[in-house]
Amino acid sequence: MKVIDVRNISFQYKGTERPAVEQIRFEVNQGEIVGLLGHNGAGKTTILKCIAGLMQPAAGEITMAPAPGKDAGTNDRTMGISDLGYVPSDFYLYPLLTVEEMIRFTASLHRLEERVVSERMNAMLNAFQLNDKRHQFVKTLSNGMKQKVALITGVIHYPQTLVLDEPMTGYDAVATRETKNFLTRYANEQQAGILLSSHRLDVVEDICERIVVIHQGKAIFNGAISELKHLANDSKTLEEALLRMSTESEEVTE
Ligand SMILES: Nc1ncnc2c1ncn2[C@@H]1O[C@H](COP(=O)(O)OP(=O)(O)OP(=O)(O)O)[C@@H](O)[C@H]1O
Repeated sequence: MKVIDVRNISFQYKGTERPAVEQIRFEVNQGEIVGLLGHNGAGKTTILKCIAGLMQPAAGEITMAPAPGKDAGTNDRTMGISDLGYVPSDFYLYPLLTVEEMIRFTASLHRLEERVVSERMNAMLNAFQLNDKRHQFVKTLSNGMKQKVALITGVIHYPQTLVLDEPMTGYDAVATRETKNFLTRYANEQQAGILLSSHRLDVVEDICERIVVIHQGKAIFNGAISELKHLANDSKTLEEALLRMSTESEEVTE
């Protein structure tokens, strides 16, 4: 089952000369982790914001999986928003709350039972080695720790659809491994669909079944990493394949 169905969306920022994204279409299925790749300014964040319902595409439609017991909705704000977990790259956490207060505050917005929140929070704080930080003010955490807390707040309601913008920037090796393990397990156990944008190609290669490559606002590839490498003259690395693919796409456009 599709949890995100993006159908030919286009979006243009006010005062700009051309659309930031044009005629984008792809889907994310249950239990699948999909990577959204592309150079700086390609249009990844714009697409993720449209999916999160923060911006309305000028054309096209996005359908999201319904929250349990609700009808499927589109991104016109009728969707079961509580079934989406969205963590932007510029996430905001309240600096003067403790880690536990911050997580409980987010959970209260989803009206989760106290017992459920405690169970999930404890499990996630353990998974991210943040247990001893739970009573610390958010403002005293390192950037990497804050990023992990932001992920926990985005997932505390166990959404079936998780959208993450650059979730592992600046992570060390341990945090990267914890997050990779967490996301893989989450997608499997909850049968959730995860869409993440990332410049961390090593991470994408490890955990994404499929990638969508955006170049200058257009989707130039949607498929398995092995297929992309093959298409890009049997490139040895994902980086090489991406560079070749975007260069070729520019040559075609010219
Ligand atoms: N608020 C805005 N107003 C005008 N143009 C914008 C705005 N936000 C983004 N853009 C433009 O839209 C295009 C796509 O930007 P977007 O942030 O979606 O790219 P991205 O792929 O997420 O890049 P990065 O990897 O650097 O985060 C860029 O040309 C950018 O300059």
